[in-house]
Amino acid sequence: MIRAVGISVALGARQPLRGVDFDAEAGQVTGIIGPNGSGKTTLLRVLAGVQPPSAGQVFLEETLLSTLSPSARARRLAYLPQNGTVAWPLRVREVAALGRLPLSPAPLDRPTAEDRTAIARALDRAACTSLADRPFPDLSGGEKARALLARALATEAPILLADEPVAALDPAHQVKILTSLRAEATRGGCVVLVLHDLSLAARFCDRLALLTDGTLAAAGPTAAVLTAPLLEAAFGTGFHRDFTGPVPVLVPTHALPYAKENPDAG
Ligand SMILES: Nc1ncnc2c1ncn2[C@@H]1O[C@H](COP(=O)(O)OP(=O)(O)OP(=O)(O)O)[C@@H](O)[C@H]1O
Repeated sequence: MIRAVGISVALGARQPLRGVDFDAEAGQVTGIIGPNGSGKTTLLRVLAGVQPPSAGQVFLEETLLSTLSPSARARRLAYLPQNGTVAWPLRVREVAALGRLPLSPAPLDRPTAEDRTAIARALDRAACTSLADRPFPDLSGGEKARALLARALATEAPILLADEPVAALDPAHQVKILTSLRAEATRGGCVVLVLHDLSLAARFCDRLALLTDGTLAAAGPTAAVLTAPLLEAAFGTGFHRDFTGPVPVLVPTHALPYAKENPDAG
């Protein structure tokens, strides 16, 4: 549904992505994982059309993303950036309503019946219904993250690109929100998530792309990417890996001697 071919990005003297291919299908949750600075956010920004690549192309089905107008693009994909914010002192329900702007002329002042339904549904799916009348600036970090997810979900775009959507959430809300995003995929959505928590990636993603140093180290079904050799090489740490219990467990154990930026290692 969304496909990127040969993506490179140059930012000043740095090249955060070099020749990366990526694709994600409808009906699946696709995770992007990798160490800090490996290019995950940059790739998501390219997929969202907010970071032009210096080489390569992004396609939505057969349409070149760069040929779509911003509003056409916004109807096709919703993008939830990392550390997003809202400039005005809106209530959470109004923040969610902003997600309707690509589809509706005045979703805050004159919401249509369709807007109301989509906003209520998005608030529920982002676990925000009880926050709906709270002013956004008053919320905690995790509550703000959920409100911004509600805004993205309210678009009801077929593709959702979310950068670390659960990083600020408590464990119960992490599971709740990722279950909700899985349900988006089950309903036919194409969900792409940047995740740091590999246990959650193992549990909720169908496929993964593993980035290291701006290149694609591996891509494929989740279990095929979360192997000890690939993870050790990418992250420079050992992992305790148990996929036999009720939920997969994948936690770092100890930095490996050859790990970069590990001055204490032999
Ligand atoms: N505007 C910029 N100018 C120069 N370098 C940049 C810019 N934005 C990002 N970079 C660099 O590009 C590289 C990739 O950054 P990116 O944010 O994509 O990494 P990431 O994998 O999402 O990292 P993290 O896990 O820390 O969020 C980093 O080395 C970063 O310093």
